[in-house]
Amino acid sequence: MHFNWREMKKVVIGLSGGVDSSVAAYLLKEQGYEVIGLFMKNWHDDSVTISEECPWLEDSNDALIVAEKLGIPFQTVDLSREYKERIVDYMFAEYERGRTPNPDVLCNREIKFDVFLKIALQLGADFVATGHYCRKGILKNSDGTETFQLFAGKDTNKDQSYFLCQLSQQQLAKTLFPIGELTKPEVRQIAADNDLITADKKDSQGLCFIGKVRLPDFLQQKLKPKKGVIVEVPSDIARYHASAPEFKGTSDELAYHAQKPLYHKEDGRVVGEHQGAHFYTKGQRKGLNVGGTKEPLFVIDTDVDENIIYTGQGKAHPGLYRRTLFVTDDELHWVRSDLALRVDETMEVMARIRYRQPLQKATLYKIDGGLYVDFQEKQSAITEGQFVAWYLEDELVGSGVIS
Ligand SMILES: Nc1ncnc2c1ncn2[C@@H]1O[C@H](COP(=O)(O)OP(=O)(O)OP(=O)(O)O)[C@@H](O)[C@H]1O
Repeated sequence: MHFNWREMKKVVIGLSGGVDSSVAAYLLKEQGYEVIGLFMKNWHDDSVTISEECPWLEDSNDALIVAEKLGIPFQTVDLSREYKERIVDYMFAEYERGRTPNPDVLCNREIKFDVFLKIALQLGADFVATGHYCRKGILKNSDGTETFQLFAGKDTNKDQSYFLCQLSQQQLAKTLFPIGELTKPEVRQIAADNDLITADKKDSQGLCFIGKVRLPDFLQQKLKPKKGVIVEVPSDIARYHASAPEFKGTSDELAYHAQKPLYHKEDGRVVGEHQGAHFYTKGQRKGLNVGGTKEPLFVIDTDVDENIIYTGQGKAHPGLYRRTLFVTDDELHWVRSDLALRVDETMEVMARIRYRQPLQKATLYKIDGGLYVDFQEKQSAITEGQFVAWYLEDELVGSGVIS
């Protein structure tokens, strides 16, 4: 193959020291791009006390070895300050409010496809690339402009489009996903065939910053323990609260959904004590330490103002299930800005409320102030602070924070 160096496009690839980005870098080189590997360090050694458990040193070393093997330049950037400001502080603030944030989605929007992207552009790059399992499409518009699309990865088992659900048209315009058409076994095979040392490396945990650290340990560094009670709510009371009025998109309904708290202490009986409602998440079973119930207890709601955890017995407890959720306008995002609904418009979509959840049939209703997602089937543990993402077939078109 011969390439005219003048036409060679420059790509900065986020090299994490894992197999996916190693193979992405290899493929870009094969395709004739000028490739630069960039490893970002997200932790400052003294910014949090858990850093010795973060394997960043080993990972950056693996990234370096891969870059050398591929014969591409390699650099490390320290983004720990930005990471602390934009992700870690936000995490604590959200937990403090009783919400459960998703650091992976945020890390993509705020770090990889923002700070990192800007550094790449300063290095003269035309694109940034990552080893995410997803695909990018380009629609040519009649006025000569382009609309960018985000598709699920071909390997449905590994599809990571959900983590990219907050990307904008501007970010997508500058992005490449070289492994989106491949399956994980194919990626590992390519790595092995090319003697990349990451070929057999274990997949990372998903939580991009926590590494091997347990979430409760992380939270306890900043959030103060605060004793409160655990209340068990009987099924019939939860059933009453959890059954929203039939959906018509009216303001009455909005008021119904906005009511907080959903439960009161008198709705059930006190069955135990906890060390802070902000450490708990809807749907959580572990860490309640309440014995003596016939079936295990699950968190059905938390009230951080009153510091009360509401629970119900068993996975089928009606307090765990709801059909609709709401996203406020300021936390509503359309990857396909050209498809954004206007007030009173609706859209039939497939949606998910967590990574790897099979896509569910749902209808979007745009009202003044926000958007309802009304699922055909009741959903388990719809959790405030998490992201809902919606798709048209395998194209992710929008997302929002569950409020
Ligand atoms: N520390 C990092 N430095 C640079 N890029 C990174 C870093 N961490 C992740 N990335 C980029 O984001 C992509 C997705 O990250 P994620 O943590 O989900 O890893 P992954 O799917 O296990 O991929 P990999 O096998 O490449 O680690 C990576 O493929 C890589 O391109």
